[in-house]
Amino acid sequence: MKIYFCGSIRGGRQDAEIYERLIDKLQTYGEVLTEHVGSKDVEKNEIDVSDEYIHDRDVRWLEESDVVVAEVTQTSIGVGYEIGRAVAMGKKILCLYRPSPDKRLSAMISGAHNGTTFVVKNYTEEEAEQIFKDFLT
Ligand SMILES: O=c1[nH]c(=O)n([C@H]2C[C@H](O)[C@@H](COP(=O)(O)O)O2)cc1CO
Repeated sequence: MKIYFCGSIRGGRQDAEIYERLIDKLQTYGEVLTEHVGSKDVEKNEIDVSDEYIHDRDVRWLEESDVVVAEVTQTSIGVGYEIGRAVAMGKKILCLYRPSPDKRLSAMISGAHNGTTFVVKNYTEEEAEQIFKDFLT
């Protein structure tokens, strides 16, 4: 299974360690195409490539993916864009959100939940393993 993981980069890296741990868990189900999203060096590593390269590579990976998993707690316009493109491609999408009063989830994500192809879950990290099992198997 090819998994496209979305997480904030230029939107803010405060949850980067959580992304890394989620990616580790996802790798037990298949190949995570966007492993770099969990790397603490991502901005250093992506500095040598153009924004156009990043965009085109990521849209190609999105097309290739079987499933999209997005950590949506930290608002990121890039993650929102990826989710929108994934919906248009008919991908199965899981959005994970850690409820917090100062990080309100956009209605354009929470309101898209349909329980099957677009699933939005409030979660704590301890619950992630079971959520992945339910969604990916
Ligand atoms: O350097 C990058 N590499 C990259 O793969 N992305 C993609 C993957 C992430 O899921 C998403 C993050 O978007 P943003 O940078 O707007 O927070 O965009 C985004 C950037 C920087 O915008």
